[in-house]
Amino acid sequence: MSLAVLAPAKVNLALHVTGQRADGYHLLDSLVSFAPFGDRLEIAPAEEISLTVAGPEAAGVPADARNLVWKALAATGLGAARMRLVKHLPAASGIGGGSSDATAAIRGALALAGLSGQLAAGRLRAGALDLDLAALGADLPMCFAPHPARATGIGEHLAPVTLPPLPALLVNPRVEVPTPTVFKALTRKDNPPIDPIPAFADTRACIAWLATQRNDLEPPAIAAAPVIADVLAALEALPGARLARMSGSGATCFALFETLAEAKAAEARLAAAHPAWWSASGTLGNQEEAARPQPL
Ligand SMILES: C[C@@](CO)(OP(=O)(O)O)[C@H](O)COP(=O)(O)OP(=O)(O)OC[C@H]1O[C@@H](n2ccc(N)nc2=O)[C@H](O)[C@@H]1O
Ligand SMILES: Nc1ncnc2c1ncn2[C@@H]1O[C@H](COP(=O)(O)OP(=O)(O)O)[C@@H](O)[C@H]1O
Repeated sequence: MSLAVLAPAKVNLALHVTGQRADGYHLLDSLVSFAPFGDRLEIAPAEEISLTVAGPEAAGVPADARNLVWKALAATGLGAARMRLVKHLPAASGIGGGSSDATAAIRGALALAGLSGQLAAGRLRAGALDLDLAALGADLPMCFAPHPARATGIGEHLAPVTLPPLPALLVNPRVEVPTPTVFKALTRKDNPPIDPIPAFADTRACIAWLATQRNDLEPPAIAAAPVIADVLAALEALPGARLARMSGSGATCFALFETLAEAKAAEARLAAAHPAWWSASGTLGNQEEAARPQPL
């Protein structure tokens, strides 16, 4: 049996850095949601692990044991598989491409084994499997079940959140920003947490509240890659854009709109003005159904 698994893009709607652990990892308070688009992983049982990488964003992505899908599958101990990864999301770009791919491999491996996993405090349990997902990557727990959530700790503590539909345009200026570089350049590590999350009447109210929250990694990311400031300015200038922010450690930024039609029109305008930049639009929200493994 072969399965196809969507690995949706992750968006940090807010990302506050609130402290640092003794091992150097930073404590976060982040509100995340997921896009209806992303990478696609095909997976089928095999005698040994193999991987091919294809798609418009495949350049530079390793097709061997360095790839997070390979590492994640091996870590599950659920057996070997033949995998084909179709990359649509730019690598090292703050939208969790590699992390989302890794969890797609794990969802696929679980489905092939006829298991369903339970996630708690960053650990995935399924049958005899007990795997520390957060140790594989801080973003893996949130990507395993891709629904809107508040993430604390280094990302391993997750609380589901109800959000209205959030039409979004994601833009990447094609500059890779390594996550460790951005965390190292952060000057203040004890910033205030996210405010208590209210119940939102509608999309407009949610965006207005998000505008009062922050991404604390924006200043150090802009210092490493000044073009990020240009992306934020270009997004803010688009008709209908209510808010522009960076996701994760960058360089991908997003704008939020009240309607998907506005986000799509903005994407066409931005792509015409900046043909070299990567962009994608869609409504952020719960992608758990879309991310479920499907027979090929
Ligand atoms: C910043 C975030 C926000 O969601 O997103 P991305 O920019 O990666 O999308 C994540 O915390 C990234 O998670 P992930 O990309 O899985 O990070 P990991 O592989 O675990 O760690 C890479 C490196 O980033 C730093 N790191 C990561 C997470 C964290 N909470 N504190 C850190 O200091 C460490 O230097 C670590 O060695
Ligand atoms: N499946 C994968 N997709 C993208 N990058 C990967 C993958 N596996 C390993 N990598 C490596 O991980 C690094 C960071 O990738 P990624 O997880 O996309 O970062 P971020 O979470 O910051 O967007 C890249 O430099 C890339 O070489």
